[in-house]
Formats: sequence, C-alpha cells, structure tokens
Amino acid sequence: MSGHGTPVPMTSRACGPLTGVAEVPGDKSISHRSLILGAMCVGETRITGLLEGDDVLDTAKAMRAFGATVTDHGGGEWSVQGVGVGGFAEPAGVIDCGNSGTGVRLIMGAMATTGITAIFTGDASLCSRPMGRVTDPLALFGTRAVGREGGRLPMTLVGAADPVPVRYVVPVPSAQVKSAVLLAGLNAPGQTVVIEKEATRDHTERMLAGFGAEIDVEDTDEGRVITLQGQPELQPQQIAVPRDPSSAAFPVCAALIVPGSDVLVPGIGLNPTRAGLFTTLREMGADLTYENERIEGGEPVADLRARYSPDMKGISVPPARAASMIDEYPVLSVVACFATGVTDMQGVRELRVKESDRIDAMAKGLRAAGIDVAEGDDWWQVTGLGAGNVPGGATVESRLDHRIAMAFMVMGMASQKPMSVDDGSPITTSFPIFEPLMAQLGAQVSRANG
Ligand SMILES: O=C(O)C1=C[C@@H](OP(=O)(O)O)[C@@H](O)[C@H](O)C1
Ligand SMILES: C=C(OP(=O)(O)O)C(=O)O
Repeated sequence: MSGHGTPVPMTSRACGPLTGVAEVPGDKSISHRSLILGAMCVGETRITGLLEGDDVLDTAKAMRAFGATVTDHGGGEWSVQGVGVGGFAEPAGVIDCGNSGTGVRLIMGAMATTGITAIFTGDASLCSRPMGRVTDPLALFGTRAVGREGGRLPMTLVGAADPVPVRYVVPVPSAQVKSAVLLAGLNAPGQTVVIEKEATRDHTERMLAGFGAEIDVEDTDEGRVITLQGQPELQPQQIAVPRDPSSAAFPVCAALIVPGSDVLVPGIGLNPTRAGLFTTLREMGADLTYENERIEGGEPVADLRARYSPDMKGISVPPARAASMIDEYPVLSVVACFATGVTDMQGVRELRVKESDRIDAMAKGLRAAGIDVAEGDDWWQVTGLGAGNVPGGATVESRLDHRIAMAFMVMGMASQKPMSVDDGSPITTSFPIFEPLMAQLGAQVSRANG
C-alpha cells in the first residue's frame, strides 16, 4: 500500500539524452483482472508478466481473503487456484485495497452476488473517491451497501443471496463500473446487459470470453451493448500479461522532450481502447513510430520508438478520445508545455475523481513551474512555451497520486530548473521500477528535495 509510510521527496533535473530500451512492467488493468477472474474459476490459472505493483498486490491479498490460493512463483510468474463463480468465502477481516480504484470496484462486483458480507477500505485517496457509481448498479442485483457520507469507503457490502440479472446503462465513461456490473452478472441467473455510450477499455469483455463465458458485444445506436450469460463455469487460463501502455507513456514522453533522446519501449499493447495518447502525440508532431507490429494474445502489440521532438505543436484532443487515454492526461500536459501553442483537453471530468483531482493537481504544479493553464469543470488548456523554454523550479504535492508524481519527474528531465515532488512513494502502486528504469535510460531522478 502507498502513502502509509514516510513520504519520499523526489527531484528530477535536466539530463543528457535518454537512450536505450525501456522494458516497462505488466499492464495494471489486465493484472487485476487476471487475479480476480482466476479466483472465479475452479482450477489453476497461470499468469506471467503480472505487474507486481502495490495496487495489484493488494488485489492478490484480497483474493486470498475470499478463499483463493494465490502463489508468487518469482520473476512475475503467479498462479491462482480459484474457488469458482459464486464460491467466494466470507473474509475474516477488512479488505484493504490501498490506493486502487480498480481493485476495490472490481472486487465489489465480484462478491456482490455471492451472498457474503465484506468490509472494504483503502488509503486516504481511495477513501475520498466515489463508490456510489458501483454500489448503485450493484443494488439492482440485490446487493446492499453501507458506507460513509457520499458513498465513500470504508464501506460494507452485503452480497445478494438471490441475485437477479440486470440491464444497466453506465452513466459515466468508466471501465471500472462496467466491469463491476459484468463481474456481478457472472453469478446472477439469466442475462445481464451493460450498455456504455462511449467505449472504455474492454479488457474485462475480452478476458471473460477467454475464460469461457458467453459474452456478446454489439455496437448499436444506443451504444456498446454487452450481453453476458450468467452462471457459467469459467475455465482456468494461461495468461501472458502485456506491458502497460500507461506506464510506457512516461519513458515515451520523456524521450520526446529531452534533447537527443532515442528510446525503444518494446511489447506495448496498442488495444484501441488504450492507445489514445500515442495517436495524440503523433498528431502533435512527435517522432513516435510503431515497430514490429504484431498480434499477441489476441491484442495488437508494437515496439514504440520515441525520439526527441523539438517541433511539436499544441492540438485539440477530441473528447471522444478521452476514455482511451484517461490516465495519460497528466503526462500529456507536461509534453504540451514543451510544444508551441495551446493544447486543449475537453470532456475530461473523470480526471477530477481519480487518485487526486488530476486537473487541479496538474494545473497548480504547472503554474508553479511557469506555465499558463486555464481550466473548467470538464476541460483544461495548457499553453506551451516550446522546447528548451520551460522554467520548472517548483516543488509539487503528489497527493497520493502516482501519475502526478511521475508526470512532474518527467517534466524535470527537460525543464530549465529541477522539479520536485513532496512524495514519490505512490509511484510503486503502478510502476515499481520507475526510478531504476529511468536512471538506466540516463535520467537524473533522486530521492531528495530541491
Ligand atoms: O478498468 C480499469 O482497469 C481502469 C479504468 C479507468 O478508471 P475508470 O473506470 O474510473 O475510468 C482507469 O482510470 C484505471 O486506471 C484503470
Ligand atoms: C486511475 C488509476 O487507477 P485506479 O482508478 O485503479 O486507482 C490510474 O492508475 O491512473
């Protein structure tokens, strides 16, 4: 879990070219789902390339608490002996999901129709995030939730003993909400239907099909209609987790802004529901190429090659692309500082309910570093100063948010003065090897202030 220990101040300063190969860890979204779905079938699921970040480790602990046997075999190899759909045991203690919205919301879905009771909590960040978006649709199955004011953790969920299937139109673009409803639908008899107006990451749908569930996805005038047949017997799988495009974003963006850089980031999943940042960077004029494009485990994958790009221009990022790059706006806003002109980001209200209010956290930090930022409820604009012209020289609060901490560390690699964060410890939630990996490329990130 992050943010429970001593804060780790971190500083990043201008460095020579970043060069070499950046092997980023496994995908966080797919790692959570591998453990949860593995726990929901009878038999052994084998996983390679699991992200061993705090968020995923907390999900592994939770699956043990619900009765699955989760074993770390070393070197990113894990196995899960599952208990079957509807087979979760009632946990003896409180389920602490640490910093992870994905972990808590998907696990709530998975236990919601099993007739057991579980108590959930998390760190200060997670306890401030809205859970009603998940407990409202789960109530339609018959699940009861009692939490703090505003639907916040800590929260008790009493699972539905006789769940009914549900038809639910997801009111916010959220793969976590969609996934929670689908996982709950697994143990309800009959068909559960989830409709999303905007496509969000589709790992749950793809993986459910892989585990043998009967699931159908159709694009209609109403949106993406996902129909799941309840009470399947899921079949254990061998899963090779691809590398995380959201982690790849950091070495890629750093290479684009540090003079002379040339970095290869191999084996990155380019599922269209995740790859919006790379499309955006290319539209800005980034020298970012896809090499060795291939299909792995049913997903498009490529090696990304990012080179220093001093002539990038600000663009308008279309709101329809927001879901496919929702976690990448903090680091995109850093790249925008090194481009010329305005980068306009619209339709991004969801950024306000992540580990922190990411528009507010980035706007304050960027302004302190000499950048002009305008913002509204669901949009913000960053006025770039162009390569070499970004002042920097600020210490920013990371607010228990790994992506805020890493974004400002990337900024410091190319700004005139160093950038510091008050606490870099949250980085281990998603990217535990961020510091050694960036150092290996030539970055100067140190654990000290100023
Ligand atoms: O389903 C997932 O794995 C995730 C969905 C997104 O959250 P929302 O569903 O809240 O948009 C994303 O921000 C998060 O990092 C991972
Ligand atoms: C939003 C994120 O994660 P989560 O919602 O799982 O905490 C993220 O990793 O950027």
